[in-house]
Amino acid sequence: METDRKCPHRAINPATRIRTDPALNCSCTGSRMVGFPVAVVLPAGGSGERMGLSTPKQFCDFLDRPLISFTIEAFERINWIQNIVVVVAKECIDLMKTIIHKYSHKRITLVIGGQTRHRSIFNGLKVFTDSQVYDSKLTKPEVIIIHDAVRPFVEEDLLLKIATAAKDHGAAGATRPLVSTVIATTSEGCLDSSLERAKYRASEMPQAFLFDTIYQAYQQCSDCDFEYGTECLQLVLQYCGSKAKLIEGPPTLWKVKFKVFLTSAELSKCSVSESLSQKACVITGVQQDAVQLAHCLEKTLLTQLMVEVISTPVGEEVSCIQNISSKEYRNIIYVIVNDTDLQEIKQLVESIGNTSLPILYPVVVIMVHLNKSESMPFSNNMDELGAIRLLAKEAKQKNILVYGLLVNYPKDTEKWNDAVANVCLIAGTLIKDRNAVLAGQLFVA
Ligand SMILES: Nc1ccn([C@@H]2O[C@H](COP(=O)(O)OP(=O)(O)OP(=O)(O)O)[C@@H](O)[C@H]2O)c(=O)n1
Ligand SMILES: O=C(CO)[C@H](O)[C@H](O)COP(=O)(O)O
Repeated sequence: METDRKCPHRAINPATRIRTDPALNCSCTGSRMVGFPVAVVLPAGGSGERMGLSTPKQFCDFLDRPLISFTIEAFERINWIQNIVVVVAKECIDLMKTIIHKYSHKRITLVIGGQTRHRSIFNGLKVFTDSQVYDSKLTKPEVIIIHDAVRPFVEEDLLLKIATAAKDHGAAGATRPLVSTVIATTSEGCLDSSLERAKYRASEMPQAFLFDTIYQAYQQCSDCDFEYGTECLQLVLQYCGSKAKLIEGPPTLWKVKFKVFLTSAELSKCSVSESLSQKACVITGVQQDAVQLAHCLEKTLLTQLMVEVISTPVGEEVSCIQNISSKEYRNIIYVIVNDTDLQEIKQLVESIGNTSLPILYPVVVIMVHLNKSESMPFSNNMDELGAIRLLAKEAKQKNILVYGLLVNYPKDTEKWNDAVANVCLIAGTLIKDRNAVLAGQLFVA
């Protein structure tokens, strides 16, 4: 694992190229320094009236996980964000604690929300300043990011731009172009004027502020601001004279407001699934036929996704699991020859279940069985088919989807190539679809 030369006790996250040096009280991105401490407040204390559901939208399921867990994950991935303050209504504290525990979220401080969004955000900020109200006061950051808990698709690049702009300008926020024409009406319900659309933008989140600036703004806020205000950038302009820098964000920044947005969020799972399906590893023992099939699969699958073959001699399974876990492989093709004993695959599933891999997203394990014997395996013993089902059922509880894929060894090359192509087609589809209903099924290539 690569380490940071200036900060050798910390590894560089290969995905984000970011390292944090708490001793210097600064955060670094690749070779760039983010020379100031940053934290985030996620207001999640609303009831989601516009959704019309009994469950507040931030706790609604999306991809089998509460929406808020995705938003938290987006910040958790970023090493330079030191604390994640989540503000929730008093009656939801236990639910939130369960979510944090279930999905192993880290660096979270829970704070009780207020009657309005602004009151909740202010409560979240106070955890950095008020040791009387909170048991443990967090170290005050120089820049604080505020992001709605119901906007799960926020990327690190944008957060970095917004945080840096806030440091320079006192405040910064993401915008999007207006999607509709906006008109002003007269009191008689007639057209008064039409907005010149190019001049206006939709204000979105994330936003970031110099901590002291937004804190002072909230201290001066009127009851009317607290009750009806919807714009933090306006507060710092009005009370501190800070003109926020505006940065156009991607279309994925949208917030869940109405039920239909959850459907759109569900649609976005295509893009989540897509990123989960981008790489796979093929595990074999050292048996020649298995290794050969693995390399054929690698060659064919490489046209669709990144593939690595890992040939594991008996006794080296532990390092194999470490390899899978450190490279975050959530698609595993396990090749066996002739053997219908499920012991090894059981062990593999158990070891994966002990890693953090399946906590946030399902892991797909495809057992490819290369049959070189004359008879069909499993044919004399239906119990073995039942054993695959049972194994898959247990694995599903750990968020691991196990499938069986049988390939009979043909005598001639042409048929062999067809069989390999079929294995790749079926494996590729299972990886892409991540269909939990099909877990435990035995496919024949
Ligand atoms: N008292 C409140 C109200 C809102 N929020 C949070 O602020 C974010 C954005 O607000 P909004 O979309 O208005 O959420 P709700 O108030 O829950 O929705 P609605 O306006 O439909 O009631 C949400 O993550 C919401 O949970 C909050 O922390 N405390
Ligand atoms: O994006 C925002 C601008 O600060 C906030 O989410 C604000 O709460 C928007 O409210 P609404 O959902 O009514 O547009």
